[in-house]
Amino acid sequence: MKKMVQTDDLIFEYAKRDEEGNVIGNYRAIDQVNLEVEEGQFIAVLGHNGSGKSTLAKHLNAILVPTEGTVWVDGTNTSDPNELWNVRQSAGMVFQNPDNQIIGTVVEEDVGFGPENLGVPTDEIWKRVEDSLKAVGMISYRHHSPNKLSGGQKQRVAIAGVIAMKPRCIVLDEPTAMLDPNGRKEVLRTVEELRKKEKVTVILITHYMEEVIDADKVFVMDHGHVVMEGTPREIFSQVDTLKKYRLDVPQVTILADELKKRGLDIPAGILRKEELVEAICRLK
Ligand SMILES: Nc1ncnc2c1ncn2[C@@H]1O[C@H](COP(=O)(O)OP(=O)(O)OP(=O)(O)O)[C@@H](O)[C@H]1O
Repeated sequence: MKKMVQTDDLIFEYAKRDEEGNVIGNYRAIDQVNLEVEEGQFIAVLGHNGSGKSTLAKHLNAILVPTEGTVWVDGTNTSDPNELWNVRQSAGMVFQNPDNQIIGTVVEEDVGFGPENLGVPTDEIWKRVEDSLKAVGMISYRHHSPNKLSGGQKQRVAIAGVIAMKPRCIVLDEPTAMLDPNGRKEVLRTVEELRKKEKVTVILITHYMEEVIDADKVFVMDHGHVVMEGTPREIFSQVDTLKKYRLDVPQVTILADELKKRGLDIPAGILRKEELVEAICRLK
């Protein structure tokens, strides 16, 4: 299968500054990270605050370029300044705060900005706006002002704006962090639909473990390193390690783990409460 994203021994250092702004050294936020993401995969990057997730995300559409190592997006080296446009078109970014991403005063106008900047012909822009708003379930709000939308709805409009540019890959950097539980569900459902219908590669950066259950593969970061890598079930079965990396392990996974430690025949890496109920009902 084709590689959509690859990082080879990626290192990134921020300049450390004193109070007057003088550079007094470097801070290594990403240390030797190797990732491989295949076309069409849903990849999740989990990590506690400050573990380096956003710094990594910013490398995927060349907002940052490596201090050392290489990042490839759809076969293009992101450090090549001549390829900036191609990299940004291949990997669309959705950020934490929808208010910083929406610039239009009407929903459909906002979604059209991206393709317009890409020089897409007008008829095609309108088609893309319509298709993208349908894909995120916001078509009935096309003439609304974004100001009046809920956080989850705004974030779906921001996602529509990214899809309208037809990226090969979407990187979502904590897209639910500022949303209430309903907004979080809306956005996650939207991401899931996109993955199924639009067949776009999805990289979801989050610190909520519940959000990674459906991923094909999960990377856990800590202090700039990838410290765990595997399927959600492989990751969720290592409860003590997850706690060590200060992740909030879902209650159902902790409960299943405690029961297993007490000697009950419960499988490792329980992801959902239905699975735990099934496992308990099967006990003799
Ligand atoms: N512009 C910057 N200058 C200097 N240090 C920075 C800068 N941005 C981030 N850092 C530091 O780099 C480290 C990684 O930050 P990053 O934002 O990538 O982590 P994160 O896992 O995304 O955290 P969060 O969940 O809080 O967004 C942190 O220690 C942070 O303080």
